[in-house]
Amino acid sequence: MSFDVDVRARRGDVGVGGRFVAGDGLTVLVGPSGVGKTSLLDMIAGLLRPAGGHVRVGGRTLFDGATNLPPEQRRAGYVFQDARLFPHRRVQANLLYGAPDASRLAEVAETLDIVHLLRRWPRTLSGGEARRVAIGRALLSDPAFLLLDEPLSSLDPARREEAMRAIERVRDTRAVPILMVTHDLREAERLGDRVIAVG
Ligand SMILES: Nc1ncnc2c1ncn2[C@@H]1O[C@H](COP(=O)(O)OP(=O)(O)OP(=O)(O)O)[C@@H](O)[C@H]1O
Repeated sequence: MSFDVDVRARRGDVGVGGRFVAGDGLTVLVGPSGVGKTSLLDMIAGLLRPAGGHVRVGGRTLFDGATNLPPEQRRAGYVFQDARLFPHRRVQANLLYGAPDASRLAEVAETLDIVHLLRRWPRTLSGGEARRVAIGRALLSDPAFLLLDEPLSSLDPARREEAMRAIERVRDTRAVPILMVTHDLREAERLGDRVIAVG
């Protein structure tokens, strides 16, 4: 099983959490705004501590009553809702940040169609380009799994299509399990090997 998750936590006055198991490939979590999808990803990545439950990915326990691995040991490739690129590094340096093997740069840049952007500064990128660079950076960090938080939101239709194709290529060419959050059902059905409702 790629993901075996059962977690809960409090955020302010609301309880958040979720319980699901999912196999290989791309799993989509759908649910309305504010239901706790980002919080769920944060608990899987180790950024938010659950009050209880467990997180197992690829058979490895990341969190349970006895274990609470720090984020760097979980090896999540987390692409946040905003791309969060380093503004003072060019695209290539962003991609190689935390990459153990720089020789994969060309291949990953090709997959995501960002070869022509390598010398650019993040502030000159469109929203869709920045998302693709953020996905590339996550892939190059040699992740055990990918977490994509609404990677297509606020993109215009053309950029959205480019980003969807890039995600499809990653899904179809990499062995890493992917967990992606969206609230767009059409997107979910096109990209997901399975769709799980949260909340
Ligand atoms: N730091 C925080 N302190 C208090 N409440 C928070 C905090 N972060 C999130 N929340 C609340 O927790 C709930 C879940 O937030 P979360 O961002 O996980 O939802 P979401 O499903 O990802 O939403 P969206 O689709 O709008 O991004 C919301 O009600 C939110 O207001």
